[in-house]
Amino acid sequence: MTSPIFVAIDTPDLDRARTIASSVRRHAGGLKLGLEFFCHNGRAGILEMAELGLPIFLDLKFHDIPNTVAKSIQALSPVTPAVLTVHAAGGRAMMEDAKAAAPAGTKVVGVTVLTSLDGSDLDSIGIKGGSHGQVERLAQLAREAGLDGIVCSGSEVAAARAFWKDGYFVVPGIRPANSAVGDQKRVMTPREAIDAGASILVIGRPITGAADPDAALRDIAGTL
Ligand SMILES: O=C(O)c1cc(=O)[nH]c(=O)n1[C@@H]1O[C@H](COP(=O)(O)O)[C@@H](O)[C@H]1O
Repeated sequence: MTSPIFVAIDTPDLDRARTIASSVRRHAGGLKLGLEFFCHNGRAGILEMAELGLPIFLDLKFHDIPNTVAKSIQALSPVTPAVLTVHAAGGRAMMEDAKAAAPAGTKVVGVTVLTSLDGSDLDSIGIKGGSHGQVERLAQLAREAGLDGIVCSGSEVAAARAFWKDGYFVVPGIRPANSAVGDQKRVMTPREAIDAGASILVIGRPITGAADPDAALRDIAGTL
């Protein structure tokens, strides 16, 4: 069975990214490459990482006016990621145009509420009542806009899954028991997130920060 774990390779260093990816390639479901990697290595770096043969989740979290987002997605060509992120708070038209601009086989998912934010952070930007209501609202909007799914924390997946049965639910903020939380605030263990209905788990530092990333990945996979 293909692993649901995408390893977040957050580094600007192409050699280091390649070393980590080579270590985990036999047991990871895919590689997640984000802004830190992309800002330094661009499309060429993504294409090089894709040569390892694992699905690429390109996490650039687009959030701009619809025209700019659509043109930016087109400008990624010839990169054809398996998964691509936009911020659902960019609104319905932006998400519709993002989906239309993405390559046919690419899943476009909407980031709802970052897992680094808790209720008081949301309060400070004018979102009252915690993450649950906001995630549900943005999940509904992402679905109506024709996206494939959302990114949310493990604690909101079950509620979103209840009204979006075939949604593709990406869950970061994953922390095995006893591992450092760092800047994440809404965290869950891998097992809990899968049980709650996650389609894939995005896991970075608990794997990439280990002396043996593949062993850390296999330990986590063993809990699923
Ligand atoms: O879109 C994401 O992947 C994402 C959304 C979110 O709400 N929270 C979140 O942590 N992420 C990403 O997931 C990864 C988590 O990394 P670790 O905290 O090291 O496991 C990072 O690459 C983040 O950019």
